[in-house]
Amino acid sequence: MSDRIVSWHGAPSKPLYTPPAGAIDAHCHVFGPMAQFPFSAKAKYLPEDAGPDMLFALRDHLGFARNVIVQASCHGTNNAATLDAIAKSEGKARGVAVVDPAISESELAALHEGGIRGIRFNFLKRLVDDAPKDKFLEVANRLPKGWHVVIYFEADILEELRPFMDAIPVPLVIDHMGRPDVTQGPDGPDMKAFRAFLNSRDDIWFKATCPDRLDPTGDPWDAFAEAVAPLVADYQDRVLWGTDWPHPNMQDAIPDDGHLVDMIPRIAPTPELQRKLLVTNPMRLYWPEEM
Ligand SMILES: O=C(O)/C=C(\CC(=O)C(=O)O)C(=O)O
Repeated sequence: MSDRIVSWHGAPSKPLYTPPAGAIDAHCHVFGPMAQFPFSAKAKYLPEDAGPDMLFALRDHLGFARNVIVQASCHGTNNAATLDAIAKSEGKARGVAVVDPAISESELAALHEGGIRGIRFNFLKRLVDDAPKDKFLEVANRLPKGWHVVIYFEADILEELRPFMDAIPVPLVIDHMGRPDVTQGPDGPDMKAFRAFLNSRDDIWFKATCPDRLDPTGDPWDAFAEAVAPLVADYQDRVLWGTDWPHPNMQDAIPDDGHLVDMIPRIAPTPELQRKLLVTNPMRLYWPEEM
């Protein structure tokens, strides 16, 4: 098992920025533990264990109150590790599942009971073998009430995916803004195309996440801050933030989670924006009954 990878920082710094009370890390994952929750036979990467204890310790270290745990591709469509982490969170986590599109109504209801509030469609070829749009649409049409669909894609297939995404009858949440080239700046072609997409429906949300993945200039990720701050300001009622811990596949450029948190005031400079980004918006999607 020597090829299991570590993609997270062993001792992340304490952020200088203090998140508001009730702040939510709305994009993170758990890996295993493998002995209890084996990885999928189709997994494209095989990580070391990064289970709920580690996630909750990081949450506290960074000054967050809750997590939204997104099922990572290495666990395929078996959501047991994600559900286990939610169950251990004492109400402080909810999640997004990846499902076999043939999932039954009773299995969907069980996921809801376990704290799941959305499903994720992943279109990254390096992470999944196939992404059947017709089957995805079918299951998107029979989700439990209040759920949404999370979509992960890269900027070059945004237009190709438009008819499919337009047909999804529930809110959409786009991972990492659909991976724009942030070095093009706030008015570059990728950001322009993403804005046009956001303007097409008022129930498209996005995650202003992953400077480490999107900004080749590296920490302190100035290109990301410059490109993303105007997007957060202009769509402030439908933007989420998350660490992306344990940073799947980032083993060659592992980010310091404290520095990721310190990006928040650079993309959301006012206390009002920070409250929306970290508290109000994720609460509306994941804990609406508390609003
Ligand atoms: O964690 C992310 O959002 C991004 C990932 C991993 C991923 O999505 C998955 O494994 O499901 C990536 O770009 O490798």
